[in-house]
Amino acid sequence: MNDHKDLVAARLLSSRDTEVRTTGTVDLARIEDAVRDILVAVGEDPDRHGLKETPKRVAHAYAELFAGLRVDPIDALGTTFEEGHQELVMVCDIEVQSFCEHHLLPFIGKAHIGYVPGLSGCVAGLSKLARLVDIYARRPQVQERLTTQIADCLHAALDAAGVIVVIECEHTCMTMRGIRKAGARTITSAVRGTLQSDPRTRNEAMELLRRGAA
Ligand SMILES: Nc1nc2c(ncn2[C@@H]2O[C@H](COP(=O)(O)OP(=O)(O)OP(=O)(O)O)[C@@H](O)[C@H]2O)c(=O)[nH]1
Ligand SMILES: [Zn+2]
Repeated sequence: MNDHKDLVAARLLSSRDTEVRTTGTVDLARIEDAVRDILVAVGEDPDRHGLKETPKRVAHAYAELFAGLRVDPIDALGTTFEEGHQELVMVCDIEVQSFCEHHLLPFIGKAHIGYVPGLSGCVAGLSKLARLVDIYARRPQVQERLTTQIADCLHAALDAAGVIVVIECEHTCMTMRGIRKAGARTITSAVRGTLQSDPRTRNEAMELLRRGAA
């Protein structure tokens, strides 16, 4: 690990329950076996023509959908610039595609991310914010933790003065099964630093968010 990564990891570890961990490799054969078992258990014939390749396809799909478990989010924010910019930066409507860890069903929606750079004026490449969303989203998740993790990582990696993350998603475990309430949206937020403590900056962020996410 380089010095910057060490520093960010230390800041993150001291923040609330955010993990900076990359784990193992994907055992494709094991997923294939499990998918065959599920097909048998629901009353299907995994050897019929249409399903023969399905366990393999699902294994590869899961490897892709949970790829965030094997990527260190700090690496996503590797490219930063000393711009001397100390005002709010906001990126709205970043697509979110994640999986609820309770049912392994997708939840999909938008993330809106804003931050005020720290004293160094260090800003992140804009695409890196979207990469950060993807890394945390491509794990078994709950929306609250996804929101918190993005906020804490951004706060630590940029040493930002303030951070706001708002995520709005539709959970298919609530729309396709169970209570089946199509259209119900869940909105979560995580606010750190000056965006929490300074009403003026916070109001500015909320106003931009209202306009940007309209
Ligand atoms: N807070 C939160 N809850 C979630 C999220 N994703 C799914 N859930 C909820 O997790 C809960 C799991 O509840 P359980 O009672 O254990 O599971 P269940 O019997 O399948 O629940 P129902 O969905 O009500 O049928 C459900 O209420 C889901 O709506 C999330 O991101 N955040
Ligand atoms: Zn669920």
